[in-house]
Amino acid sequence: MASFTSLLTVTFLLGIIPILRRIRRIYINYQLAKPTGLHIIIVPLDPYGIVWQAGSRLFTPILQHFDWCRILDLSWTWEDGSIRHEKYGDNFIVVSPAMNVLYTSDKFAIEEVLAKRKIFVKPKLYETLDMFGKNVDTVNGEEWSRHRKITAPCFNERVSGFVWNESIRQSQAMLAQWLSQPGGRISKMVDDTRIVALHVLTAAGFGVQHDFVSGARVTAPGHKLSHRDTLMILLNNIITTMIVTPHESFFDKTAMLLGPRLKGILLALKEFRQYTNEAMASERKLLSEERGSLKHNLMSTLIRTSDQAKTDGVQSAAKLSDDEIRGNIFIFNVAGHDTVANTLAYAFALLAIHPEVQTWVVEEIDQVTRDANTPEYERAYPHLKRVMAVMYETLRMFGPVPQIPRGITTPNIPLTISCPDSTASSSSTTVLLIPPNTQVNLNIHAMHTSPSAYPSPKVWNPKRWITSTAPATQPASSLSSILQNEKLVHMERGFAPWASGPRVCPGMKFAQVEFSAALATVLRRAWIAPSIKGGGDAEETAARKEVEALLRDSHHIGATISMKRPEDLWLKVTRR
Ligand code: HEM
Repeated sequence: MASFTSLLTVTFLLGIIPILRRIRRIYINYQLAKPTGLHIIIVPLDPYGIVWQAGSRLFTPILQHFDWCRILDLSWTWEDGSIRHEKYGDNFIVVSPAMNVLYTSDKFAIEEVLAKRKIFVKPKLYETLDMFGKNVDTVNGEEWSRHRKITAPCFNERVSGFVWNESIRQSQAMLAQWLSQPGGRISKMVDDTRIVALHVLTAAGFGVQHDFVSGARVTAPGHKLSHRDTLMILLNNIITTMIVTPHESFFDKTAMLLGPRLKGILLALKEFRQYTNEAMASERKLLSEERGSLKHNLMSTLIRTSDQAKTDGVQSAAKLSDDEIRGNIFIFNVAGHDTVANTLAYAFALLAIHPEVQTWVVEEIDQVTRDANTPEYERAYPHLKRVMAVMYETLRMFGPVPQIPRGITTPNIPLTISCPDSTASSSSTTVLLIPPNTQVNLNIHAMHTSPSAYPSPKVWNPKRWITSTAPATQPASSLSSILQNEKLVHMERGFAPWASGPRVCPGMKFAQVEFSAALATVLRRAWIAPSIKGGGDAEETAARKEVEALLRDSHHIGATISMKRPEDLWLKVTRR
């Protein structure tokens, strides 16, 4: 009996130790990556408070209590509330026992790191996202070139058209539900944008269309969960899923000891594999019957491109294995879900508390969509420039990917960084040799809120993204000519919510089309105002303050920036 107990103990320890190691590694990486906590001390101020505490009284005590973390060359300056390093501007090196971390929000350094994908590589942490197979997001070098080449055609114009139509369909249903609430008061806006994003992904990703309200709950024959619920469980629990997956068989064996959440994740892992296998089989059947060309979703394009390469006898460099196809389909879902959903949710809330911006953007939406019941992608989308300005400005301040980590392939790589007072015209730079075992963290959020690049960076002002091409001497006379002369500002550097360089987000257009369709669909028919629980008409000022506070109370947990208390966000939606 005693030996049986020791055997059990040893087996348990053998299973648990790697899991604990993994949890520790993820925790350390999370600590190093998040913009709140210890490392915020090196991040310039955030206008809406995501890293606001960087400048607070917390700064000194935190530094003193973490003696395992040494900050090199401490000489800070304060500038409009932001912390800057006298010598290196926005660049700092933090040394910890786990690894060195170089943080930078310098736009030149960020551009250089993102341009040199072979030197600055995705760190190992990304491999935890290989749960269904390697994919374009997690691999490096030649392997990445192969994945990128095969996945790129997934994001073609036909898919964009499909994303547009499905986003309109979903948003119309979402709006109908909002308008049917008593007094138009809604408190589940954030959940609803997540449903829209998920349904657009399942439709554009797999060709599986769901109804906003009911279709989601349909469980396919032979399954225990609906396709939507399967994805919802995995995406809502992405960090736990990343920890559990490598030890799936161990957890399967100990399933009776697990709580409902872990059991749900294990089931969802199996269901996702089964759903993806079925979708792949059905797609291949259609292809063999030569009916595949009728479909234009990510899955069909991926299979077609990959299988075509196999039948053409192209060298192995141009093919993906079935595991890799599954891995890529999964990563599209991870990368394309909360990113778009949160951007939309922040935009709706920001528009509610900025009625003047809402009026400005509605002017354009009304003009562009006035002749069509359901606006067509090709005719409407390119003209929604103010809508895109709302997206850019929301991403600038609440971009879902506030930091991009990179590893280095060899020590002493030179990185050119600009000095604090340098501008695009004066190139005062320093070359930093990156020490071994250093992770480079590109602080995109800090770059987006730098006062040198963005005047009044704390102000949410979509109008900063629009210029007019009309000659100053001949001001436009009508709204339609004003709109025609408007163009989106293009920033060469200093704005990278989708990253930049060769690994720029391939889903950028997908996200832009979805965002534009959803925002235009809602604002075409409705007006959004801030609200508070319980309502009442004297609510406007209090409600605005409440919504502002909720937006400020955002955090970077899980995959993206999100509101800490989304359930407390109340809006009032009325038909216009
Ligand atoms: C507002 C929405 C989005 C934002 C802000 C965003 C942002 C980003 C960023 C910053 C990266 C680079 C990450 C890194 O290099 O570490 C990235 C990569 C990626 N994104 Fe997006 N993304 C969005 C939407 C989407 C959508 C809708 C999809 C797909 C349907 C998608 C798929 C991907 C993939 C596959 C990669 C990896 C590309 C590679 O490494 O070659 N993203 N995204």
